[in-house]
Amino acid sequence: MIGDHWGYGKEDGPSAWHRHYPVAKGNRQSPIDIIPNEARRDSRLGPIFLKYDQCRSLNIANNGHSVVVEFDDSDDRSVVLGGPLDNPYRLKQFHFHWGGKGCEGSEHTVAGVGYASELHVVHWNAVKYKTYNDAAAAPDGLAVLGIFLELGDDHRWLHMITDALYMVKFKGSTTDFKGFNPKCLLPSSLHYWTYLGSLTTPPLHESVTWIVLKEPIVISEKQLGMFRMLQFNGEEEDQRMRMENNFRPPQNLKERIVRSSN
Ligand SMILES: COc1ccc(C)cc1NC(=O)Nc1ccc2c(c1)[B-](O)(O)OC2
Ligand SMILES: [Zn+2]
Repeated sequence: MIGDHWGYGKEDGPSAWHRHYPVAKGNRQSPIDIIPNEARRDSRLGPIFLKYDQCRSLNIANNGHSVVVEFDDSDDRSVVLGGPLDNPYRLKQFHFHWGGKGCEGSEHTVAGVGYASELHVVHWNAVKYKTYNDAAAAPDGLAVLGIFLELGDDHRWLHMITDALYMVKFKGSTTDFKGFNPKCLLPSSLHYWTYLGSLTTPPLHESVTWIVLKEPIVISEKQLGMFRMLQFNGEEEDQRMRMENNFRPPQNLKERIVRSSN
């Protein structure tokens, strides 16, 4: 497919994605509305473990849809394991979705309520698949940690990311970003909901085991506002579009159940 011709606008937004990506109307699409008292407590669901101590962040980039921090995934130095996962999944990248001024911005919602933003920490099954691209297209290829961000005080470590955003204002820009460990973006509890879903952006592959943490982290309106100085457009484009509301609304649960950790 030539370039990314999808976005979050009226013409190219989530309601139009099915034209180029028919799987948008599939049976395991994400995000979803999570209804806590309909989630099934499953005693077989153990805790998740995040082994990030040896992680090596590489760069931070604006891909025209979000701001992404990439990691060295050439070995199993940083993985997520346990919980619903049969194998360790290798840390690949994390990125955010957020709203406009004051309005919602998360992708998953909880009993119909959205958060201001949502962080996605993406991992892939390097035990079963040779490359990320293969894994991203396989039903058990990806494991994504979803973390809600709610508004309140400044997040003490988020400044390490917001301080770098001016370097990646435009689509296609990237800059070195070494020594960042996503462990500092985790809430105190790793209790989670889990279900089988998809990428929430095209190509919308139905390849994600979602692990959505119940406890949000807290960031300030000021910090969130810095994400909105990013732009969807490249530096050379004359149409300036502020990067905000880059979230897909909840999709039909269809025949799926959501399980809850203990
Ligand atoms: C053009 O993009 C691609 C081309 C080829 C392949 C194999 C994959 C991608 N995209 C991809 O992995 N996106 C992607 C990966 C993980 C997540 C999301 C998007 B999200 O739902 O936002 O959160 C979790
Ligand atoms: Zn995402």
